[in-house]
Amino acid sequence: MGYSGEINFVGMPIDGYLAPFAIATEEAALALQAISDELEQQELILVFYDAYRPQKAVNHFIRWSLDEEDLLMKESFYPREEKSTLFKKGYLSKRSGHSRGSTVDVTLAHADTGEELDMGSPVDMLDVISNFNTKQITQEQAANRQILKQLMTKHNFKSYSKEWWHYTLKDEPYPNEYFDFDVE
Ligand SMILES: C[C@@H](N)C(=O)N[C@H](C)C(=O)O
Ligand SMILES: [Zn+2]
Repeated sequence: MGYSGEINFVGMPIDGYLAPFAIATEEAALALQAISDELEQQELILVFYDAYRPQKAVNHFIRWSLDEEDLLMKESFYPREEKSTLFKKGYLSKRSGHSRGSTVDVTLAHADTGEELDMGSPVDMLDVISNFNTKQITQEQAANRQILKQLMTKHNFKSYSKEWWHYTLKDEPYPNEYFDFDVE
C-alpha cells in the first residue's frame, strides 16, 4: 500500500491516502475473499498494492505528471518513459477504475515466506515490460502472470493489457461513480 508512504512513483504520500489500508466495494471484497480462500490450497497469498483510490489522489498524479522538473522516482518507476506521456500511454488514468471501488492492484506471494512470485516487473513499473503480453520477460515470469490472471478472471475480474497487476470487477456496483473520501 505504497501510496500512503514515500515508496511510490511520486516519492511522497499521495493525497487522500492517510493510512496503508485497502478499501473495496462489498462485491469486490467478497470475490477477493474467495480468491484468497482458493489460494490457500496452493500455499499462495494475494498481496494488495492498491484498491480504492480517492479522486484527489488521481488529481495529485495529474499535477505530478505536469511538473517536468520532478524526476525523483524516474529511475525506479518509469526509467524508459517520459512522465508527461504516462497518462496518454495508459499507465495512469485521469478517471481511474480504482476510484469506483472495484479495482485492485495485486500480485501473488508464497504463504510461508511472503516472497512475491517473479512477474517480470514490479508493481507500478510504468513501462512496456509491465504490459501483460510483453515479449521482454521469461516463460516462467509469463506463467506466473497467467496464474494470477486465471484466478482473477475465474472470480469475475477483468485484466488490463497495459499492467499485469491491475484488475477490475466485471459487474462493478458503481460503474459511473468516482468517490473521493480518504483512505483512513
Ligand atoms: C498507477 C497504476 N497503479 C494504475 O492503477 N494505473 C491505472 C491505469 C489507473 O490509474 O487506473
Ligand atoms: Zn491499478
